[in-house]
Amino acid sequence: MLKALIIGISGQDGSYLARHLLGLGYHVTGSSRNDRPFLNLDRLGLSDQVEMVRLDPTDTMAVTQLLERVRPDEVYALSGLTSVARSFADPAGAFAANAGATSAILEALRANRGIRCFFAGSSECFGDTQMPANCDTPFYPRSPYATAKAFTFWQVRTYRQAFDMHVSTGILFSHESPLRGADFVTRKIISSASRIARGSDERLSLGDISPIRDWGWAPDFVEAMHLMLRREQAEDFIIATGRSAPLAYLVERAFAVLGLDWRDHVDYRNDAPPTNIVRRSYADISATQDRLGWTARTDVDGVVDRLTQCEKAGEPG
Ligand SMILES: Nc1nc2c(ncn2[C@@H]2O[C@H](COP(=O)(O)OP(=O)(O)O[C@H]3O[C@H](CO)[C@@H](O)[C@H](O)[C@@H]3O)[C@@H](O)[C@H]2O)c(=O)[nH]1
Repeated sequence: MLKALIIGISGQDGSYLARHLLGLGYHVTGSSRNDRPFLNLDRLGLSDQVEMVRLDPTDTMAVTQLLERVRPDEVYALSGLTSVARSFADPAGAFAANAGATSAILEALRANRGIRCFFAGSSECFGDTQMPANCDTPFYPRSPYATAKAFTFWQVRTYRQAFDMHVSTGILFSHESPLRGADFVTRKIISSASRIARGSDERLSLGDISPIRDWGWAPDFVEAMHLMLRREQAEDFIIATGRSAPLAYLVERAFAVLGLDWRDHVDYRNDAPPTNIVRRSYADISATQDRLGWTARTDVDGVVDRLTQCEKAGEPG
């Protein structure tokens, strides 16, 4: 039986990845850095199928000891601070949780050779894309979060080349689900539109709805993470749908599928966009399709439809 260790199992991606790997017959150990209950795993009905441990992923010694005890075949490094907005509020914390954890995990892996590891990268590293971005597109990070993720990407490449380790980064574009935190924009929009459809007279206040993102479905994306570790050669890949759309499109569709006209319920203004956000994010998925053999099944339309259905049915995705 193959063994996987998911560092940061309590988040959206960790929980769906645990479900995917358990379905493939893996033994799954998952870590979290705090004592908070594993609510997402509970929602997926998986809490009693996963061995849970507490771990500070920035502590090299603690990670090393956990690897020695669990002896996983595969490690998925998914912990960290994942909100761009929150990284502006706590830049040092964002660097420690993302770059610090990457450094510690890579060092622990260097002392435990033969274990493959996936690291979660971010499309935010590219900044505004002029052309659809691939893994050779230069980075232009625009937030403390993106800067920390840029460090992660290059540190993983450095270890792969210097020490011949099977470590790689999936550069993840936006990926959504009902397990997303309530402060992420898709959850804000779908939750509000659903309440309005049920009779609430609230207004949804959004500000600038012109930024363009490639919106995917998190349960699809975790399958790509797993495929990356099953390859003989470690390589970085873009994980995205290949279709980008403005936030305005997502808003319009979210209200339309509920039979509402978004213009009756949403306050926005595109004339004073914040200077610190990435405006255009496009992905080049050709290498992912050709060499990884993975294509997203759900694009922005499916994301909105599925989020709306899950919200209505109270399902976890
Ligand atoms: N108008 C408006 N836009 C918003 C709001 N909140 C967020 N946005 C915009 O909506 C987009 C997505 O924002 P979030 O859902 O907050 O996600 P994020 O923290 O920016 O980044 C997510 O995606 C990245 C990949 O693009 C991931 O790397 C990151 O971890 C995270 O999952 C961004 O363009 C952001 O500026 C809001 O209240 N109003």
